[in-house]
Amino acid sequence: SRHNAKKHRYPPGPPGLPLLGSLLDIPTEYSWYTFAKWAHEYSTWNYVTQILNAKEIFEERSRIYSDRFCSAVMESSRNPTDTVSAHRPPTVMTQELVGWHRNFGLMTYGDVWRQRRRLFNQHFKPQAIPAHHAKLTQGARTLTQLLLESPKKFLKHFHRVPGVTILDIIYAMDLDPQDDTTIEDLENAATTFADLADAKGYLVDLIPILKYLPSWLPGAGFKRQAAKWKKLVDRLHDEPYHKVKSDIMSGKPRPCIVSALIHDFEDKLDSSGAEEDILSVGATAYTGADTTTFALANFAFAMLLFPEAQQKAQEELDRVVGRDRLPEITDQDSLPYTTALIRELLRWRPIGPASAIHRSTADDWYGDYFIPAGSMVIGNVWAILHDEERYPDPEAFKPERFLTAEGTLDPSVPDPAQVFGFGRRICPGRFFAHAALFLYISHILAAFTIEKAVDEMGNVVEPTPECEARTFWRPKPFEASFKPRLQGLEGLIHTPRN
Ligand code: HEM
Repeated sequence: SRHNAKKHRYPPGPPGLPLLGSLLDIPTEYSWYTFAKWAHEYSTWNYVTQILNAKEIFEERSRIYSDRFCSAVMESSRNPTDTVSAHRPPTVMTQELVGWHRNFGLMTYGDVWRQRRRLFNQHFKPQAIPAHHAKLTQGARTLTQLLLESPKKFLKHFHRVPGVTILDIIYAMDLDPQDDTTIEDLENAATTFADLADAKGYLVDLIPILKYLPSWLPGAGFKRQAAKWKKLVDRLHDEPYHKVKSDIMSGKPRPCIVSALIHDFEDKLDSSGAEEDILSVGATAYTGADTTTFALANFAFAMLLFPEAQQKAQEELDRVVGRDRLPEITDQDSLPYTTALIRELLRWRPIGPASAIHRSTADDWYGDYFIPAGSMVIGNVWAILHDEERYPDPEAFKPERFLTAEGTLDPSVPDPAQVFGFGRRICPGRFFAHAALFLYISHILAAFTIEKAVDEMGNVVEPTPECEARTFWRPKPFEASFKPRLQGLEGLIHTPRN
């Protein structure tokens, strides 16, 4: 209603309804397939929108397209450049009621976000990553040990080990991945993030006044649920931080990212929200890293479907690393096939196929089309990474597509970088994620062959192609067998490293 439709020509799309527009046309599952279909049906948005515009819109016009689709109430007052806060679609449930407004990944584009992202980058920029190699390698060894001991619980290990590893890096928490009591609350808190993103939506997001309903009223179940989750989310933010702080106060600081940040602020810790900034950076890093878990599940699933790719990677690992030690980060440059396999994994099953939604903060024009401030702008990662022209036969899993005939990485084939999002909001954990995925996946490939499970009757259990398909692309729970392939594996896991 703010804009005269005749004067402003909107980009073409489904006809929609008065007031609601195309809201009801957006599917809750596999939305990226529908967006790609629309791109073809409304042909001006075709290929150009998916490939070129992503760069032009999110990077070249990043000043306008870097906001998040999030609550007006929490942050707008701290973002003077935002001209449309009043029209911000609220995510009351996630942000206000459950407390995820503290996560800077969901925050309004502005000074507070900028400060937190800057603090995060100090510890996750490319030059900072070697400082994390030792703990990541230890994590990969622990994962190998757990897969050897209890292979049937592989999905749990894929969740637990990256989580324990990053908690150690952020807070110097020395957790036993087998001890459920110490980490379950933190994991459950992080899981509410993915669950809320995958949820079909809450009425309170459409009618914010419902947040004032008393919790005991019938129909206010969302408030009881939110209160339970909020406790977990607040604990995730507060407890590990205060433990690090009290260790510092008692003269026993342990090296980790949060203690380094506290040290940087010294006596200014209580001023200008510095403490809340550090709390946010710590907890956001932990939840961001949950995506590694989904990538590992997609990897095991791919190995069941494409055993020839697994075999080629194992041949390369045997040739380069040998069979009498486990891989190290320094092996990476000599393992182009394994590197290509990880690229193909991220391309074939991008973890966030419709990426995270950006929101525009000023009116803009794209050619003749008007994009009003406050628009939801979705980069269809799936469509980009499954584009036939860039990646022929896109549903096939072919690490070779990233290699030259001589077997080296082919610089002319585009890296599937869009899996990490776009512009100023691009994933700042991507350099860490690359190192982590290389170490976890090269260890698993070197130590085990992943095969389809066999049931008690001797029948092969076929993996179901179903996946959780709302926000994240992660397979539904499935079975697989992990067969050790190196002699004396246990000894290799515990061999001291130089
Ligand atoms: C394979 C692993 C990963 C994938 C595919 C991934 C993907 C993404 C995507 C798509 C976004 C949204 C980008 C956008 O809005 O355009 C994002 C944001 C973010 N990721 Fe990652 N991520 C991964 C791993 C990690 C790790 C390991 C960390 C932490 C160490 C991390 C921390 C973050 C943070 C803090 C943000 C919010 C950035 C902001 O809003 O400014 N991610 N990630």
